[in-house]
Amino acid sequence: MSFLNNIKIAVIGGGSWATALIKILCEQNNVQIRWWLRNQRDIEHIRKFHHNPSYLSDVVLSPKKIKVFEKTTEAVRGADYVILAVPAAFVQEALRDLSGKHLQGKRIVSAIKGMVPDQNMLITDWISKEFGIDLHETCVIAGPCHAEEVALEKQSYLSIASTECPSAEDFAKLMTCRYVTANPLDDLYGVEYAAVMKNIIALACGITHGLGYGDNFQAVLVSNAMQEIGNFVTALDPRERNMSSSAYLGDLLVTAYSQFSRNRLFGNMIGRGYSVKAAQLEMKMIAEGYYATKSITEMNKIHHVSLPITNAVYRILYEEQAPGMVMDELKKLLK
Ligand SMILES: NC(=O)c1ccc[n+]([C@@H]2O[C@H](COP(=O)([O-])OP(=O)(O)OC[C@H]3O[C@@H](n4cnc5c(N)ncnc54)[C@H](O)[C@@H]3O)[C@@H](O)[C@H]2O)c1
Ligand SMILES: O=P(O)(O)OC[C@H](O)CO
Repeated sequence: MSFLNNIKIAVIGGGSWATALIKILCEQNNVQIRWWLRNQRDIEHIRKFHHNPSYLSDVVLSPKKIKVFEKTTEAVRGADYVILAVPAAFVQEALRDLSGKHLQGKRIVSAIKGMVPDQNMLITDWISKEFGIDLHETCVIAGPCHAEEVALEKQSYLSIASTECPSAEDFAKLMTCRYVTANPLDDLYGVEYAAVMKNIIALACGITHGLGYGDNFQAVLVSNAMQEIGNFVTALDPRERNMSSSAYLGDLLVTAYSQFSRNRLFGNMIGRGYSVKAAQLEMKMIAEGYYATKSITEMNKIHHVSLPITNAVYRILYEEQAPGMVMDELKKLLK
């Protein structure tokens, strides 16, 4: 396909998702990856041994297609696309050396399922405001997809969401390969908010599992969660959308049930009695839901949507209320 020729893609982030996305992109011919990582030791290791020593270390990183950079300003130079793949809590820090002039004319792709903390903004909105990028020039990578399964080349699906389908279509082609099917859709806000909220629900699933609740309870929790997510998304961006499609329901299901879910694991530790600090110290990976719980709770002070599951998780994580007692109250609200 001619549009794929010599596409330059900057990837910002050195974690498991950035590594998995690079693996997918490297399946294309004539794609050049310009990869920024924060950790100097990882940069040197990748240059020398073509593996990321810290995340998905089995994945082979083709030196013919990948150049690794210490500076974001270098990584984004000449790029057609810039993919953001750091946890939301670090996006401001990661992009601090960049200004509008570095990003103008490029398509900005958020692979982040989180919001900018303190500002409670979606990543695409923040990019648009901070760097003067038209929202139409942004898109998000969503859908039920864990980096670990991409590394194993297990069949996976991605949703590439933008304000209008055509701008997601080209990028979806770049993200499609033997083991990944990427589908475009035109619901930037709906998909981005749903991806943020499913992380909170995964925390709730983990907490209740840690407390000893079973599969019967979790099925009801997830069903109620779908309504909670749907109501919130509709309040913020009312329009018709098929919430049972994989960009929404699929993403919720994988994070709620998968052994690879970071948020579920984090919640599970809380349910088993870890403090928030202890759980964060024990996990090498980031559970976005921790930050999302605060952002969505603060936003909802204006929108007043009924969010019983989010409220329960907030009380446990931010008000240090006993998980057992909070979930005892929540269970009476579920149907
Ligand atoms: N891992 C997945 O399967 C997956 C799938 C879809 C979306 N995502 C999203 O991708 C984003 C990145 O998640 P991940 O899973 O790659 O994270 P991760 O937990 O695997 O990696 C953590 C990343 O955070 C960076 N980091 C840690 N402390 C930092 C700091 N102080 N400043 C700057 N960077 C710092 C690390 O260098 C590393 O790049 C998240 O928004 C996540 O929701 C992940
Ligand atoms: O399931 P988690 O908590 O690891 O989140 C990762 C992705 O969002 C899954 O699509």
